[in-house]
Amino acid sequence: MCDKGSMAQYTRVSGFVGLITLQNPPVNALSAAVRQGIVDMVERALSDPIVKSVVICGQNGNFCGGADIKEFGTNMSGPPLVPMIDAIEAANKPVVAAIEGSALGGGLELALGCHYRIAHSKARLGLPEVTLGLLPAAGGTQRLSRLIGVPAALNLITTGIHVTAAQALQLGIVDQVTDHNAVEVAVTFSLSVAGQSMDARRISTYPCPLPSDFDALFEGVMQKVRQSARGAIAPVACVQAVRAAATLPYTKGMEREQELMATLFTSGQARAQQYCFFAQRAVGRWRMPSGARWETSKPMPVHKAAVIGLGTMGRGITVALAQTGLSVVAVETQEKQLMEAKQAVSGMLERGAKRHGVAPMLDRISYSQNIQAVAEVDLVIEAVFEDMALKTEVFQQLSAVCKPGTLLCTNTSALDVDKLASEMPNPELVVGMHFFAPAHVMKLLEVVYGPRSSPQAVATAMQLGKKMGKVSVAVGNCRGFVGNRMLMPYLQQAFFLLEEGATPELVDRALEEFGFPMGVFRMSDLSGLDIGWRVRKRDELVEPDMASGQSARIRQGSRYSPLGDLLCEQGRFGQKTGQGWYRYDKPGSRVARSDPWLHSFLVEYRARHGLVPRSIDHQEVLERCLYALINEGFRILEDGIAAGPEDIDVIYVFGYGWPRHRGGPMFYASMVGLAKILERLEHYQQAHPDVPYLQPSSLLRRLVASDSPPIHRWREVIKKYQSQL
Ligand SMILES: CCCCCCC[C@H](O)CC(=O)SCCNC(=O)CCNC(=O)[C@H](O)C(C)(C)COP(=O)([O-])OP(=O)([O-])OC[C@H]1O[C@@H](n2cnc3c(N)ncnc32)[C@H](O)[C@@H]1OP(=O)([O-])[O-]
Repeated sequence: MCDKGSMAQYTRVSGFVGLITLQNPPVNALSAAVRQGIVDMVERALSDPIVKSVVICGQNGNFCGGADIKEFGTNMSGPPLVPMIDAIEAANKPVVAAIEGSALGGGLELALGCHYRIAHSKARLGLPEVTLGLLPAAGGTQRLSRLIGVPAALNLITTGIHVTAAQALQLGIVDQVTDHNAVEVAVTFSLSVAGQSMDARRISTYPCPLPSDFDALFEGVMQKVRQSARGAIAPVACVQAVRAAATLPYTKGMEREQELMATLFTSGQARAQQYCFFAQRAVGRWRMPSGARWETSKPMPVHKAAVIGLGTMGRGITVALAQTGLSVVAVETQEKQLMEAKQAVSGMLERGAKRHGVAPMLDRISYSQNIQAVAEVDLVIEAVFEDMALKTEVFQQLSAVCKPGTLLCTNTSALDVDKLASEMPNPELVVGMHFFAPAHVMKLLEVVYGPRSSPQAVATAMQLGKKMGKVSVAVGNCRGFVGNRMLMPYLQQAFFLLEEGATPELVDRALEEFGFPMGVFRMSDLSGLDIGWRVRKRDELVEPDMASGQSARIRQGSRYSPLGDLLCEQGRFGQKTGQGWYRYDKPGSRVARSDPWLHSFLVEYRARHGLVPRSIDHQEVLERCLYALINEGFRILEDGIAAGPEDIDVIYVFGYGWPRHRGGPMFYASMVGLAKILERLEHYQQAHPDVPYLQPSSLLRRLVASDSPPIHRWREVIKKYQSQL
């Protein structure tokens, strides 16, 4: 007996069990049709006198990925989730959830409405709504708190973490974990409880276990959540909803849950976070200006990889590669550095393994001082010092040593990948892999292709990035690629603001209130002021013998601030020297304190250059720093360096601390309004005509002239713009 018309299939199995299978590939999201299917099939099972119990499962070994996020932006129709789940819970026959794959969000809420939950040992469960700017509003906050207690529910709901089946069993979310077919186990189990009263199995009727230090607990959690949320409203609403579960009867708690959800649902933050969800997936469908794309480019198999150079980056990359299970050859020519690296890599692998409860993969790595050791690998990631001559030399050695067809990747944050490729006999096998420090932790990877890189090389690097758990974005080759190129105008504006009267504290506060984990100056102290200094010296921007007056602040015809250079000349490199834009108790310490020396230095500097300080507010800081950065993002789109705004946004959210609830710089621009961004850039450009970065990009002008289309339609305008160039 079977009904295939709806998006929930009904079968009678083992004679007496109604089996309802959700069918909506790939994750069986609860679309309107699936919800309708569930409502109909549950009714059918409950009214069939032969059926003694019901099992709900998902097609293709995947229970349910939650509400259909694609429906959120539309006029939602179909039966709502809450009464559907309430009806399941109220059923007078046992309903058992058979959880394989994932039970997330509305999927877990559906399972919590069932009387029993049986999970396969590989299943993952969670309420990740908070990452979408929402809360679990199909009873999740009310039922989970009653089932597992307030502290554990708060942890799951405010972070959105996924737990394993074993953890779910320990927490009391599931009743049984099995290594066998969870559906078969659930069917047998459901028959064993058929005929019993389900009164004691309805979670909504449970009292919510109250911790003794109730007020202190909520106060502490709220404080922590507000701090880490950096302005995101969903985590705060999640705490409020759990509090309602603890203090109100179920129906009142549900009303509160709905109320809080209504506010979140219509907020710009939820839109931004859902945009990020889809953007993160969209960047995997990469394309190159040549027309090569992900569907038609087959990656090469990679079984063995090598890392050359075991400095900080090389070590992190080695760890990330070993964790994927690949064999790794790690090469470092300096003996002392090699010894230190071995120890550091083992430590990182052991700590990571402990955290995830897995084996540390130490035996995946072989170390060598000799580059000949890479002869048999399929792919090499070179991570030597950021110097073109050195990298070219290493690449030449590699092309002599490696077997034909080995992919050669360079880990660089700014060097010209195409220039490096052009020196090689097989430039099509060269791509850039811009990792972010620490490379085994940071989620972002820029995969940089040049005009000569083969689509297969790009596909291989992209796939390897994915295996390493990275969000990989394919970008074109240019100075700084996408992320660092956009950082240049941002940093420049921050320096100019200091010259004009701001302090590092004021600029950082404005940016941190916006949602960055760290303002530009604290960040610069952390990463080291000497890095930018070295680059500026290489670019011949640093002039040691500094005169006073305006001419001292012009380089190559444009306004330039030597402030960073002057600090470096004093040996102030940031945290590592104990002084930078702030002072620190000792070198290496992390607490930034205001530095009276820096303030007097700024006063003296402005006086020497005839700059009259003026009062600068947060609004100006945000507009100058962020709009200049966004403007460069438009230039990057114009140049075809990023394929679309999603690529830029993903880079900024995953690599540069851009607050996810603001969706990334290009999404933010679309929210602020492109006409407003253009108007403010024009305004600042008039005030600072010697700053080319403030000159609005032609694409921005074009988009505004085309009535500022929504972000998902920018590509059409970009395509038209590029075809007319
Ligand atoms: C007032 C209104 C009241 C409403 C009440 C609702 C209450 C409820 O609490 C809200 C929710 O459940 S919120 C939801 C809470 N749930 C979550 O937050 C879970 C979100 N999902 C995930 O975390 C991951 O997808 C999985 C871990 C499920 C699978 O990972 P994986 O194996 O690496 O696969 P992958 O590459 O990630 O995805 C494959 C494809 O599926 C797509 N898609 C996925 N989920 C979708 C969804 N729910 N929907 C639609 N589509 C979804 C995804 O876009 C991709 O499409 P593409 O076109 O091929 O690019």
